[in-house]
Amino acid sequence: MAPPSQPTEDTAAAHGPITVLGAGSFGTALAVHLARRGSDTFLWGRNADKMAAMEAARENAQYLPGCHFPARLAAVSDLAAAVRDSEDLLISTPSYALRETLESLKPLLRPDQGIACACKGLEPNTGRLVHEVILDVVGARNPIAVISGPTFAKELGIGLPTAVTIAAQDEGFTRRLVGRLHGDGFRAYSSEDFAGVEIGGAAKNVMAIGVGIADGLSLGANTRAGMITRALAEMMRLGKALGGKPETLMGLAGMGDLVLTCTDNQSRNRRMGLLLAQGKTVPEAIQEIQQVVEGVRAAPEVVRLARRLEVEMPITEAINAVIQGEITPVQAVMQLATRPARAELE
Ligand SMILES: NC(=O)C1=CN([C@@H]2O[C@H](COP(=O)(O)OP(=O)(O)OC[C@H]3O[C@@H](n4cnc5c(N)ncnc54)[C@H](OP(=O)(O)O)[C@@H]3O)[C@@H](O)[C@H]2O)C=CC1
Ligand SMILES: O=C(CO)COP(=O)(O)O
Repeated sequence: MAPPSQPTEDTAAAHGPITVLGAGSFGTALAVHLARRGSDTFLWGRNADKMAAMEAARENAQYLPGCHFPARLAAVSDLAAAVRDSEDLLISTPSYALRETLESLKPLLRPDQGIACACKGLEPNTGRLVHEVILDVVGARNPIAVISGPTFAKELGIGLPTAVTIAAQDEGFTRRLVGRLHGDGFRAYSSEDFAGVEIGGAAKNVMAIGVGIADGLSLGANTRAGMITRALAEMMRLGKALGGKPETLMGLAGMGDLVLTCTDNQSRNRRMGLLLAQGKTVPEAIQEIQQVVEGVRAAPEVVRLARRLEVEMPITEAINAVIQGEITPVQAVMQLATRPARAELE
C-alpha cells in the first residue's frame, strides 16, 4: 500500500518543527511519518558522515532501506541548531543511550519544548523507567511523553496502518503530539499511565527472546500461546507493583506489542531467541542481528526490579538465566515445565 502523500485535516503542519534524536530504524520511521503528516522534521544522528549521506540519498540505507524521505524531512548532525529551531523533541535512541542523549539536550532546551521518548527499555544498572530518567536529567520543567506499542519500523516507514499508546500528563503536549502523529493510517491513543506503558515496552522484549527460544526448539504452537499468555500475567503483576494499571498491559503497549514481537521475525528480540536456541552465544547473535536487541539489557533489570518488589516472574527469570549464560535454552524450558501447579489467577 502506498503511503498517502497529503496530510489530512488537523494536520501536524499546524505545529512547529520537531527533532527526532536517534537515526536508527525507529527514529527514521517516526521522522518519515511525522514529515509525511506535515511536521517539518529534523532527524538527528550522532555520526555527521552518515547523516550527510542520508540527506544526499534521501534514505537511511543502513537502518531503513527503501523508505524515501519526504520533502519536510532533513537529516542533520548539528544538534544545537535542530533543537533551537524545534518546538518539540522525540528521542528514539536505544535506552542505554537515553541518559547520555538527555545530557546533550539539557543545555539546549527551552522550558516550553516537549520531550517525547520512544525507547523501550530500562536504564542499565539503575533499572529506572524511561520517564524517571528524563525527570532525573532534565527535571520536571518540560512536558514529557512516552510512545509505545506494536510498531515495527519498516511497516511504519512504508505507511502501513499502525497504532500506539502515548503516555503523557500535560494536556497541551498530549494534544500536540497526538495531532502530529494521528492520521494517515496511524492511530495514537492517549494514556496517563507512564509505568504501565513503559513496563509493557521493556518486558515484552525479554519475553520475545523467550518465545524465540521456544520456537527455535520447535516446542510448538501450544507452547508459544501459553508462554505469551503467562508472560502477560507477569507483566501485569510487575506493572501493578510499580503503580501502573493492569488494563494498560492489556492494551497496545502491553499485549499488542507482546504478541507482535513474540510472533514475527521482524523482531530482533525474537530473532535473538531463535539464534540462542541454535546454540549461538549472545555476542554472536548480536553480531548477526546488527541492530539493538533491547531485551538483552532489560532482562537483568526486570529481574532485579521484580525481586525488589517481590513480584514472581519465573519466565523472565529463566530467560535472563539463559542470557547470562547460567543455563542452556533446554534447561530453561525444563525449569519452566517442571514448576508446581498453581491457580491461574492469583
Ligand atoms: N525498530 C523498531 O521496530 C522499533 C524500535 N523501538 C525502540 O526504539 C529504540 C531505538 O531502536 P532502533 O531505532 O530500532 O535501533 P537501531 O539499532 O535500528 O538503531 C540505533 C540507532 O541509535 C544510534 N545510537 C546508538 N547509541 C547512540 C548514542 N549514544 N547517541 C546517539 N545515537 C546513538 C545508532 O547510531 P550509530 O549508527 O551511529 O551506531 C543508531 O542510529 C529502542 O529502544 C527500540 O526498542 C520501538 C518501536 C519499534
Ligand atoms: O518494539 C518493536 C516493535 O513494536 C520492535 O521489536 P524488536 O526490538 O524486537 O525488533
